[in-house]
Amino acid sequence: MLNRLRDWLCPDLGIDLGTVNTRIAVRGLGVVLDEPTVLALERKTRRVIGRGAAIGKLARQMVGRTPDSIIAVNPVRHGVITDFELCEVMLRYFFQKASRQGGGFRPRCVVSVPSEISSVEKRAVYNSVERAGAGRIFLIDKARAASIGAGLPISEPLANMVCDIGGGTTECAILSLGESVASKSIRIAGNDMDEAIIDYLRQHYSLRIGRPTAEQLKIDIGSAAALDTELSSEVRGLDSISGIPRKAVLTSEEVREALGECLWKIVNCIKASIEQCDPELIGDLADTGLTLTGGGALLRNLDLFLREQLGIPVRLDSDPLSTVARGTSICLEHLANWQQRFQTEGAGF
Ligand SMILES: Nc1ncnc2c1ncn2[C@@H]1O[C@H](COP(=O)(O)OP(=O)(O)OP(=O)(O)O)[C@@H](O)[C@H]1O
Repeated sequence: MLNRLRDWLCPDLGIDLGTVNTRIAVRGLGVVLDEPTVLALERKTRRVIGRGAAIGKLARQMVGRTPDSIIAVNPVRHGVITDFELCEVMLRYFFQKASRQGGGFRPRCVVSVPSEISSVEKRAVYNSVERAGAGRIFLIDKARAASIGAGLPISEPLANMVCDIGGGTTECAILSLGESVASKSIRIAGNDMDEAIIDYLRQHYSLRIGRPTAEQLKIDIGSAAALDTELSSEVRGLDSISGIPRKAVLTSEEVREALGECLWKIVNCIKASIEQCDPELIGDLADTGLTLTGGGALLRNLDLFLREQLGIPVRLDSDPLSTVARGTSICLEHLANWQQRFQTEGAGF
């Protein structure tokens, strides 16, 4: 009875604390919050503007458009917390939005983290989530959460490979019999693709553009392999020689060239995790293939490109942006059975 009241007043939460976006799932309800991982602050006082409400979507609208007195801060970089205080403020705000929280109860939380972060970095996630209002906290590797969210049969004696390409990290893992048998994580992902487009325009067009414009170009005309009909887009920026605003037309072939280095690093990350694997399991991958998750996996023709480079089937999850959060939510439903597999304070780090 008390447990049911507790569940009603304060449901368990699954959290994907991402570099670009934070998603929260409530046990039994799925993903209920999807907000950018950003806060807008008054520069002098470092107080969140809008009476503490300029967090997430509202703050994101301000990125690159703020006057000097206001700054937009992202408290997570490459999946690692870089500003503990702000991360705690942001999470407390998101918890309140995501659940009704009452009766003095604190929600149990399953939180996804990159696989190759240090124990100090894991503790930072643990402490921030705890101070934001969580009760018991369980950490799970992002790639494992992604494989669960994508519905891969990871408990079977068969290799299943997943690659989550987010904004700040690419996480690749091969799982069999419920355990990770190989994994590799690199701090290259969607944000680095945006930076590569910024560099390309600076070098080839002497044009300076901001991060949001670069991201939009990537989404609008970016691709990893040739398109049936190539695309183009007009881009506005600042001429770095004359110092006045100017337009240029960028093609999808040019964006592909700009993204080349990032894409090869991702291919090498996937190959490195395959190389760690037993040959028997590598054989399975010819059938089970690779499942792509994370926002970066939405790049056009990435599945085609990876299929060509790796020689195995590649499929994109049906809703790659929310796969990890869905995975944490499934973990909540099986918390009693699975909790010894999660990392908890004192046990896993
Ligand atoms: N259609 C698209 N094409 C290419 N990239 C996209 C597309 N949609 C979103 N992205 C990119 O996906 C990234 C965000 O993905 P996601 O929300 O999974 O990352 P995250 O969880 O915040 O990051 P991380 O897991 O690395 O900490 C951004 O870089 C964004 O530009």
